[in-house]
Amino acid sequence: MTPLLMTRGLSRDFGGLRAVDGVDFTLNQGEIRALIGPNGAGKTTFVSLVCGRIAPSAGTIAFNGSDITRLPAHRRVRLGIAYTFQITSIFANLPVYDNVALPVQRTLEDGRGGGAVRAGVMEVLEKVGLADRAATPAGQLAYGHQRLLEMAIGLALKPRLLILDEPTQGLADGEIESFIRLVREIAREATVLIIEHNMKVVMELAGRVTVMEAGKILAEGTPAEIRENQAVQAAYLGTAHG
Ligand SMILES: Nc1ncnc2c1ncn2[C@@H]1O[C@H](COP(=O)(O)OP(=O)(O)OP(=O)(O)O)[C@@H](O)[C@H]1O
Repeated sequence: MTPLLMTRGLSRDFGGLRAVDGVDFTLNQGEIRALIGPNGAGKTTFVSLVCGRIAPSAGTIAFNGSDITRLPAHRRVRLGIAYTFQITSIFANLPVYDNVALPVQRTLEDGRGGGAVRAGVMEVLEKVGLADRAATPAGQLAYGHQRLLEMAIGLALKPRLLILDEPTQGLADGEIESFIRLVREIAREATVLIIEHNMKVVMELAGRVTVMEAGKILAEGTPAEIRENQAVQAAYLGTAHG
């Protein structure tokens, strides 16, 4: 089976700092994979390379067997790579509906009318549980609901790979439970790569876990294997962990 995502020797320098250092990473279709590691390990830089927000200093990225290393971000979105936008990119003055309608329109072929947009928007809002707030200005949503809107915007792109960067940060315990259910449902249709600091979420959700430290992959395995891994424990003890 061709992996959905494969990186070889992927690296990124910032001045003298090699933030991502020769990463060979493979993600298969249908997985929920957690990416963990101490602060500054290179997790956000790694996923930014995958979605094309930044360019690599060395190495290659293949998506579903095609080399995408030099493709601009918007072309990767069209291939099905979605990276959840930070809340700062939500249009606070626009209703929830409009925030989702923009990405839905991008996935529809030209000339498809408002009916298709409306159906696409409402399908996504129902999935994340925001359908009854479609008319609410996004900026008036509670924090947890804004995080759900962020997920909705990602889902509206109908991704094959959904990349979530610390999605549960700032959520209350009850909201985290519904988030876990939502990701499981999403994973029936899309592969999920999730950067997550909350170990409970990692243990419940991920099929496999990849651990990064100082730009490299330190370990990979099932949640249980990773929990028992001595090198992983040492990495977390040695660095402040947020
Ligand atoms: N645009 C940038 N310019 C300079 N250095 C950067 C830049 N982005 C990241 N870095 C550095 O690269 C290293 C990796 O950062 P990155 O944000 O990828 O780590 P992370 O694992 O996502 O950390 P966290 O868990 O704190 O979000 C850090 O030392 C960081 O300071």
